[in-house]
Amino acid sequence: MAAPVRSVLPVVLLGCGGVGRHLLRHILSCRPLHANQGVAIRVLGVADSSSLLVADDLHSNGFDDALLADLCAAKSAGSPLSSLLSRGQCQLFNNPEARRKVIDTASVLGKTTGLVLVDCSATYDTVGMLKDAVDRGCCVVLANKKPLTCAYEDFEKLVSNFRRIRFESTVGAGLPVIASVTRIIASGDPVSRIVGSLSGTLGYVMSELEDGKRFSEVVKTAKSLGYTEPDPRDDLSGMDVARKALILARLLGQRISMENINVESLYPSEFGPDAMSTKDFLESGLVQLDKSIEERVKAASLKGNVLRYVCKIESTGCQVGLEELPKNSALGRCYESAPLVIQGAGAGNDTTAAGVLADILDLQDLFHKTA
Ligand SMILES: NC(=O)C1=CN([C@@H]2O[C@H](COP(=O)(O)OP(=O)(O)OC[C@H]3O[C@@H](n4cnc5c(N)ncnc54)[C@H](OP(=O)(O)O)[C@@H]3O)[C@@H](O)[C@H]2O)C=CC1
Ligand SMILES: N[C@@H](CC=O)C(=O)O
Repeated sequence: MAAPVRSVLPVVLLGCGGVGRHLLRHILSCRPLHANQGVAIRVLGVADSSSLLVADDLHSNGFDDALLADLCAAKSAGSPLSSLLSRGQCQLFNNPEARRKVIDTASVLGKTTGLVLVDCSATYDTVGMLKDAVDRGCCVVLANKKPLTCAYEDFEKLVSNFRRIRFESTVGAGLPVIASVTRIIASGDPVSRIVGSLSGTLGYVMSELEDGKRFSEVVKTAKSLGYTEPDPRDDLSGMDVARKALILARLLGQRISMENINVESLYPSEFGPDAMSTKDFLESGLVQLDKSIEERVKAASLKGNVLRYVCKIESTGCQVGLEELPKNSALGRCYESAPLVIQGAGAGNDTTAAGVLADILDLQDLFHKTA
């Protein structure tokens, strides 16, 4: 028998791509588990790049599970959110009204039931909505790294009520990286240095290259597995790792910005987003990088080494780039006698969505059952 409902968490989701849809599916499949724990997640709204589908009555149970399942199927098939309108129980707002509706929803629920605004988009555009939600006393959960890596003042605002924000999935997807660092900081232990291979994509790519596979093929496979950013150049340029480095550095108290991070890109600027589309890069640009990457892998291998894309955060500075490392050296073991080592799947829609779901549930004590 299900436990009495103790906490109800109303959720509005920004972004229903790979991660967002996995989150919705996890919410559905975990219903019995959550019911046993006395927790209920109510999805009141889902937004994509052009619109917001929101429940008619914000104090209702939100979308029913059948509608959520259909929403995932519709977005997977490339249909717009408007295709769900015929189901009733919801309204559609297109941008810019959609953004205003998110903020109105935060205003209403911030004063009543509370709200968790979950950002599974991959854009800077959400930062205004997130800050407004924080101002209205709402909780925020992020898989999207961009809001935490723009202006320092935005970061400061978002983390101003640290009990009401979770962003575990921004670094290491479902792995407990942020939680571990936060706990160490809270216990007064100084963190002198963080060293890691923080890109799931580049970890996968570098391992596959060791087996003699072609760079261009491996990057495309990483994309199809859901490891890469929507534009894989975000990973290959080192920018996605740099964002993780910036989040960790800011967490350690460094008041720094992206310009303070040394970033090594794996492709030259003529292959960048200003020069060609993602499609052209994947179809014709990527293959032109195969030879130079193969030479770097071979040069490392002749010395018994492998390539790893390494992120280093120290009080003296942050850098991210390719390094040659001994094949049998676990990152970290090289640097200290007994470092904290966190190892596992650091990317993938499934594990990221699981991390986001765990973050939402971690907020449950801030929410109580409503009548
Ligand atoms: N995959 C992984 O392993 C990990 C991913 N992440 C992060 O998760 C996030 C999502 O990644 P992923 O799901 O792969 O990305 P996708 O590109 O698959 O999905 C992005 C979603 O965001 C929507 N969107 C775009 N702009 C807005 C906006 N202004 N407001 C609301 N929604 C918007 C898109 O709309 P539309 O459908 O209309 O295009 C789409 O639904 C990224 O920030 C990524 O860095 C973090 C850790 C690991
Ligand atoms: N593209 C990222 C996804 C997680 O942040 C990665 O490869 O690590």
